[in-house]
Amino acid sequence: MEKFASEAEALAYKLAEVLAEKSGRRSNFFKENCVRNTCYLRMNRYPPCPKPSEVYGLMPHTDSDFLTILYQDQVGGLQLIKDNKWIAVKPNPRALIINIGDLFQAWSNDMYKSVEHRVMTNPTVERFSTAYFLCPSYDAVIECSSECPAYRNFSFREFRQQVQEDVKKLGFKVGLPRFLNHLY
Ligand SMILES: O=C(O)CCC(=O)C(=O)O
Ligand SMILES: [Fe+2]
Repeated sequence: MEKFASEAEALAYKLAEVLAEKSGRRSNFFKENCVRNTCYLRMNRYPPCPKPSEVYGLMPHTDSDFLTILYQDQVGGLQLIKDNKWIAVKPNPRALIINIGDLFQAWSNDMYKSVEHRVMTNPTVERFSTAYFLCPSYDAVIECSSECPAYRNFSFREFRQQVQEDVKKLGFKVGLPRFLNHLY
């Protein structure tokens, strides 16, 4: 698991740098602003569920980070939204899944999209996945790249607090729309 974490970490930085360069941003931003104590690894276990059409393994959501590196086993169940339809992400033992998170979407001024995804349950088989989340320090400021920024500047701390507050008060994450420029 430690090996997975350190390789996922190195890959996440590399990918973030390449994506930053493609969007015309400074690629060393991640090295300067991401820290080990906010990045994390999540091991997900989805027990078999007798009512798969009624119970999600994981509710539809976007990830609250820069970038996620995900490994899923052979069971399947991960789906993402494309053109308003849920598409299954076919398991491939030789591939990792890379998800853009909310912070990268804001930082790239919507050039990259934090895709909504969910996990369906399986009636008979247990499923496992492991995800590495690349996150900045709580004080890091997420600043839109454009002269016409879609989002106001916000710190990772502020973003997390807003997400937690929304989940507590409303029962769901509002996420990036809270930080849209025209709303404040
Ligand atoms: O289990 C999966 O395939 C997805 C996990 C996930 O989306 C997450 O941990 O945020
Ligand atoms: Fe996720």
